[in-house]
Amino acid sequence: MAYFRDQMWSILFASLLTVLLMWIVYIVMGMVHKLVITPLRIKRIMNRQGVKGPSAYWVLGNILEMVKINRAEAEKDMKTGDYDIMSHVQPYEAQNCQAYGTMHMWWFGWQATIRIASLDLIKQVLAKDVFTTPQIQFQFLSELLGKGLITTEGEEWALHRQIVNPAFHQEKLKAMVPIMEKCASSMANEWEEKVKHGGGCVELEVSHYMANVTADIIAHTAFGSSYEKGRKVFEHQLSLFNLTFQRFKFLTIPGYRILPTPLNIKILMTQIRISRSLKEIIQARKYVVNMTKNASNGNDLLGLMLTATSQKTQDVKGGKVHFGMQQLMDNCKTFFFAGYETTATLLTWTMMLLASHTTWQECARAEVIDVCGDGDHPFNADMLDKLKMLTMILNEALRLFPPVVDQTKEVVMDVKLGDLDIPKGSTLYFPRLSIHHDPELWGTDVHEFKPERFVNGVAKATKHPLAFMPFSFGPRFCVGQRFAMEEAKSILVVILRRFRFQLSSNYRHAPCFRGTLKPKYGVSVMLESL
Ligand code: HEM
Repeated sequence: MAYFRDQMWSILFASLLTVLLMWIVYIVMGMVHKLVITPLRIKRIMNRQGVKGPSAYWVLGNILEMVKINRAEAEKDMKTGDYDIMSHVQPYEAQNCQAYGTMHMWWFGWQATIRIASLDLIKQVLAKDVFTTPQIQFQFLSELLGKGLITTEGEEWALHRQIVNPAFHQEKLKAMVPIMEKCASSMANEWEEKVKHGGGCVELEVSHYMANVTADIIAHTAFGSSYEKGRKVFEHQLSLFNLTFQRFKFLTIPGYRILPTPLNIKILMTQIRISRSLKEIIQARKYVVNMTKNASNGNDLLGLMLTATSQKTQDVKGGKVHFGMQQLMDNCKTFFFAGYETTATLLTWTMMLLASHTTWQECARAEVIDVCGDGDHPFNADMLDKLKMLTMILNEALRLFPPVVDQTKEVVMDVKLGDLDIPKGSTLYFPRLSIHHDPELWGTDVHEFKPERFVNGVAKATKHPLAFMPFSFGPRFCVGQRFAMEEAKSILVVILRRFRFQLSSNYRHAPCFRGTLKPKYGVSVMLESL
């Protein structure tokens, strides 16, 4: 009997060992494929077609030199009024363009990155939804957002988009304009107090206020009456962003994420805190709707998503995709991540431009007062639609200082783009900032602030329809584009009607990349009440 039992244990042990060995072989083979075979293949195919780039270290790629060069340039300031910012914000890329041409490649860790500057090729890629988010960026984003609109692909993404789209419909957004106005007015009241105490004129760093007011607006429009709790969630999300950003450069090291380092533990704890708070908000909303037998879940983004889905499941080719509590939470995180800093950055740069070009500021003010009335006169979405000059100014700010400076897509199968063979596993990189600053597309005055170039609409402002794409293009274009423009206009209407401002002599012009395109030292203006 004992012999039989020993035999059983030996067989069990041998089986477990075999499974373990097979698993290790599988992992090792996967790594070899990812870190050796695929990079070598990509390099061979691209070099054969004449696409070259700087030599790179194995696994680390060009990250170290890229960080070094970009960091050294970021230490410097630019001359105020100089909007030719490409070689300051992306010096490594600018240097490679000089050395290897506008189409070249570099290695982000083990990820081969191919710079595509041709708008026709970019159009081909963005028009189809067959390319995915590159793996390293995907890891970073999914830690931050879970599985929301930004971090899903294929049919799962289509279901998310179908559910989220109605919440951003023009009619729904109309109802959000008064909320935007209210948040902006409360910021303006605070400014008014400062001006009063400052004897009629005060120096103000606006980026901090723009961040606060956009966070307030997204918390109100996403969570309605649960706004304060929502605001707390967003604060945690901001710390999570900073923590994951610190870890970003280590993501090329396989397995780094699961090591129990203090940073990794902090990230995990913050993620748990965010999920717990969001779950509470959503459950409280469902409870109130059930108790009051209310037919509507509310007109905020959360309510609109709740209405669009009640644990919606859709059959797809490979099985079922599901939209439930987790997906709702992940999309709330997504709205904050995608909508907060981008819009705050747009507003900060617009304030810098209007403070530097006061004639445009006066013209914009005259239009605002003409269309929306002066002082605290309430305004609505229809009025915002009529603000043609303000739209031109915002477009020019988005062109010169696009908050999202570039975009990447991973190629999931070998494809042909124009005459070029692009191997599976490579990442295509679209240089939005460089396209927005290309003299061949915009003319010799490309680096000047000239809102009048948009006077006949976006299509007539440039030589190619894709030369201006701050919100991207194709099926995955920004779902919050209209929201962002309504929000930016609402805030500017409130400011322009109540204040006049000029650039402070303390302003240091240092655009830099920190997730979005930011002014490194903020934007200081001298502010006075009208
Ligand atoms: C000035 C403000 C904004 C800019 C410049 C901007 C820009 C962009 C860009 C370039 C993309 C495409 C990213 C990619 O595919 O890699 C994008 C996607 C997205 N944006 Fe925005 N955005 C802004 C505001 C907003 C706002 C206010 C929201 C929501 C409240 C939002 C939500 C989203 C979402 C959910 C996506 C992913 C769409 C999808 O994959 O289907 N954005 N945005």
